[in-house]
Amino acid sequence: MPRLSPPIPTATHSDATPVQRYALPKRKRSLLLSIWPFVALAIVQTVLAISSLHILGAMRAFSSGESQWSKGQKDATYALARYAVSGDPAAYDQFHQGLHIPMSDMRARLMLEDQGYAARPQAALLLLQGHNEPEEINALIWLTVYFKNTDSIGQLLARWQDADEPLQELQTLAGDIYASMQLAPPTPVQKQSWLAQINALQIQLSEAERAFNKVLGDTSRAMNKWLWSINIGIALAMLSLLMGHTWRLQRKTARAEDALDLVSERASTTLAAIGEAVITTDAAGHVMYMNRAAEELLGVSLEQLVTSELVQHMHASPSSAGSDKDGASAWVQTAIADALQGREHPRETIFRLCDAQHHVREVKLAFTPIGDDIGTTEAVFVLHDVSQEQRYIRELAWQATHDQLTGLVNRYEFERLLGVLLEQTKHEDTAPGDHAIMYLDLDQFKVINDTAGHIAGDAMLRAMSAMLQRCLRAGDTLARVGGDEFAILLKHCSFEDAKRIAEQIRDAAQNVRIQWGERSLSAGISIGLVKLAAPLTSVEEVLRVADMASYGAKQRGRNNVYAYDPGVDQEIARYVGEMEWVERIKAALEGGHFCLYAQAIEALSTDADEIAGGGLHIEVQIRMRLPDGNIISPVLFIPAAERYGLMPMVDRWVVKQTLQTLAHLQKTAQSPAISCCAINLSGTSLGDERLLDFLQDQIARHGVDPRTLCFEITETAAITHLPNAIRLVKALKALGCRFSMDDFGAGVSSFGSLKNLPVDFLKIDGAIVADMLNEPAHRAMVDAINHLGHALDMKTIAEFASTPEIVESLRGMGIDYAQGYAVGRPQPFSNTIAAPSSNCVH
Ligand SMILES: Nc1nc2c(ncn2[C@@H]2O[C@H](COP(=O)(O)OP(=O)(O)OP(=O)(O)O)[C@@H](O)[C@H]2O)c(=O)[nH]1
Repeated sequence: MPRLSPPIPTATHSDATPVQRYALPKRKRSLLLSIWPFVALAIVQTVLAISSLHILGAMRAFSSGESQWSKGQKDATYALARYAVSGDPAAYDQFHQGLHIPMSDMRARLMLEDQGYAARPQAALLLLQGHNEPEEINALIWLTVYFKNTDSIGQLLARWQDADEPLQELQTLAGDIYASMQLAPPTPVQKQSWLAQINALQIQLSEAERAFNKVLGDTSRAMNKWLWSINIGIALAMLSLLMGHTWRLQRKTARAEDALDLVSERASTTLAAIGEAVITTDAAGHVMYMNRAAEELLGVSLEQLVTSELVQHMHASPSSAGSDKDGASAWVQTAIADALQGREHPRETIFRLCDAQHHVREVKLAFTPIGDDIGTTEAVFVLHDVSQEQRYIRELAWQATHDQLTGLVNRYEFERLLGVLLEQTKHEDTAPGDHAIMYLDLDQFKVINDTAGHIAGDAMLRAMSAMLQRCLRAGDTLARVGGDEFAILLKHCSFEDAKRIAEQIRDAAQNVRIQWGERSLSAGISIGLVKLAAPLTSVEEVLRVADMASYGAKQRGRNNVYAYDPGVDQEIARYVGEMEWVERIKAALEGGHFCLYAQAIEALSTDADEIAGGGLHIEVQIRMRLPDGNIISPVLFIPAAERYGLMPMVDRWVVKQTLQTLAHLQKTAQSPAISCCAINLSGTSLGDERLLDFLQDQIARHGVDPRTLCFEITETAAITHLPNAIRLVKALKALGCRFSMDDFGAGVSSFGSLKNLPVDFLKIDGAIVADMLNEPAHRAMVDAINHLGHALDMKTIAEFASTPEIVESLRGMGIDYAQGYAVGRPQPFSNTIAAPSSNCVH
């Protein structure tokens, strides 16, 4: 069966553009251009026909006038002959009555010849007396006046004039006979003479009449012939014009048909080739045409579908989002109905189409009514398979709102959801504190990354997110909001329940282990829990406080839950205040508001004193000087500096300032000499590969004896940045610098790392030392670290030696050095060593 051609779309009334509307007069003009020759010919023909009728009428008037003229003249001649024989006065009257007809005609003609059309009224009266038909008189006058100079009418009038003289002679003769009759009765001879004269005049008049009739006949025939020729000529012209026009029209039509066929074929080929499914229906929604793509999409052929209702084949999938089972069918039905009634209708929709074989695809359905001024006559439906695009859109939408690694909601989406909740809380009658938010940060996650690699780190993040999901209630939102940071939104959850969930999570985190080669990796989790209550109203505030709460959990020794109720808790304010510290640190670095303090480290044995170099052994510490002159402890701002990445800058300032001061001291040989000056290097600085270059450059630049320098690094920082730390330690030790392992015993205490880091001093963490006299376990730890250090050929330093008892106890245990209030409080660097200038830079 041949494929049905698609209907050629026609512009609807509503769709007619101004350009299309403007085209209408053009069409009219072209119509006029093509028919004007016909119109002109028709006008000529009409004028000709009217003139012909007029001329023919006038000729007929001449003919019938001539017959009246002839009758009158003959009556007059016979009446005069009778009078001449009988002398009967009645015959004489009849003569006059008869003669009056041709004489009236003659007088009328003479007037018209003389005066032209101006003599029309009198001439008409005379012609009426000449017994001419009243309705033919005008034609007679018209022809006489306007055509007298033409050949045929000129001849006709000339023959008429020929009769003028015999007529006048007849009248004169009649007068003579009458006069003679009055005098004496005529003799037979006289009568014979009169009759002979009358007869002769009659012959002349008959001659003139015959000649007139001949000319009239000739003229009529010539006129007829001429009119025939003209009419036939015009008819022929019209015929040839018509033929030419019809031929042109046929050619034009043929060309248009060819073009139409071409367009139609192109349209069919295009429609068959394009990916979009195109279906045309009549105004009632019955299928008229559909292309191959439409057949494939609906799973039926055109033959099966043609003339059936399209709505019967547009099945929306029941799972279609936002559409009921017959959503698409209803849409099509409504679209057609609306179009028919001239109502506006949304011309596009996306739905899940279920084809005849129950394959479901997402399609975009567009609709265009086709119609004329009266209304819609057809409708074109275009279906485009947008499954792939929709999938991409969904994927993109998912990617925009989710974290790739864990599949959890990302920070952006979490913030949005939190914003929505906060907004709802403002408007709804939700009791404050009905919701809570948790901020979770894995502990020492960097260590996993650095020691087992990022892939292991990723596996840990996934394992943690799976654990978190298991711990949550339905409806809670879990998000990964940063590298090793998660957030949970607990809706409609009392703070007590939230605390319970947080504790469960913390416990469960301890059981999360991933096997990585030989190693079993685990990580603790620090949880900040915040009750969503006044004055926390904005997303930024809530997240900042939650972040701080998790920081608070870290400060409590990690693997902790820090629950913050804004109405009750005050401590978090300290963490929130850290942000302010960041600004102050930056300002201090730029404005020179930092200064150096130094705390003495005392050798507890002469042996140790010698090792330290015999001079002063100090640790340089940084302080901040506030505008009001108050000196701020580093405890307050170092955590903020560490957390917000400012430590490398702070460390460099300390190094530079210390070396500058030491250089000055060494040059001026002020006493007491500093034999060992400890400078702290933070974890972030240790991770900075350019730090070594900086230190070497500064030592060289200031000409400080490297043997007087001791760099303090923490165990955690060293382990986190182990390769860099080993490189740094080895390079600087080669120069003569020494190293201390700071806060030993507080962190991960991976004793194995000590073997790789050949430090000179082990600084026992102050927290263990501070209560060692009351805590036997701590004392044992101090003892153990001391033995470990000595076993590794290191000297030990105990921090927080706050009382003389502790110092004595440390001395008794064989600790090499003590540092703390009992030994000496931190002093401005200048006071300690009587430096020439203050170490505070203003
Ligand atoms: N494997 C892995 N690591 C990541 C990813 N994103 C960030 N990180 C790392 O996660 C670590 C986060 O470290 P921090 O939270 O700053 O520090 P931490 O070691 O967890 O220490 P604390 O938080 O102070 O307990 C950094 O080393 C990042 O490089 C990731 O997608 N995969």
